[in-house]
Amino acid sequence: MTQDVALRPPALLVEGVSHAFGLTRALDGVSLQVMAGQFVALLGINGAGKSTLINVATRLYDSGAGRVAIAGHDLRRAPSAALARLGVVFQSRALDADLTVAQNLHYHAALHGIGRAEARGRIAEVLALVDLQDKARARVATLSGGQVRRAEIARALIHRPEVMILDEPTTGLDVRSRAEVLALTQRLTRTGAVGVLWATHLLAEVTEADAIIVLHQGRVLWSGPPQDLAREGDLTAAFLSLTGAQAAA
Ligand SMILES: Nc1ncnc2c1ncn2[C@@H]1O[C@H](COP(=O)(O)OP(=O)(O)OP(=O)(O)O)[C@@H](O)[C@H]1O
Repeated sequence: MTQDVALRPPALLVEGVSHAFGLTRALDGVSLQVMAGQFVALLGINGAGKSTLINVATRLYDSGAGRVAIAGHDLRRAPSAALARLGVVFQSRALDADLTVAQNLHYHAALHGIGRAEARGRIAEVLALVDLQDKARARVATLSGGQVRRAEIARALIHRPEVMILDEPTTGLDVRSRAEVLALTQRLTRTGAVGVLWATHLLAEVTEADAIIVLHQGRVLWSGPPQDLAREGDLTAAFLSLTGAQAAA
């Protein structure tokens, strides 16, 4: 690390962001931040506003109200600089199933302007990070659901982003693959190079987070470390009492 983490701007800064679909207020003055090296869980039930927030933070939507900055670069004023430092794993699939893992990664490296020789080194690097070194030549269609997710995380890391946003990345995975994807993503933050915002409705995925942000009906209801949310030891009860909602454990 060339710069002390404490001196760096937040990897992701969201300030007063609001967004509406017609009369539906999907986000209402949402503020949060993710520092380099942090694993932050964005916890909310279906419809809480998680995907809308991610779509604003990745500039798919321009909310107009509020501000997003990535590693100090304002998303509206300097979108190229901001997006160059952001890696995203969307809910929908981002890899071509007919191509090999390496072919997919070469394609995405090229999209980021990374030359072929440099890309070869980067691909080896990111596949090692997600523990898929032996799958570089496998067609994506032949991978398990968990391996596909890991390959998508590798894709999101190819340009060495300073923040990664993952939208419910364990959807559709079995218990073991869920745990693997969660553990490897948490491991990524430990180098201090990248901060992670992990959107989920699953309480089981937030217990090891550095911070939890509870989003409900478009607002941040609570934020802090997991142990503060569940002082008495029961995270589910604490979450239900905050939101009055039904949650999956
Ligand atoms: N394209 C859209 N058009 C109209 N309303 C939308 C649209 N996208 C989201 N909404 C509404 O905005 C609110 C927030 O939805 P959003 O998808 O952001 O929540 P979420 O927390 O990501 O939920 P899920 O876990 O189901 O993905 C909901 O009331 C939803 O119905």
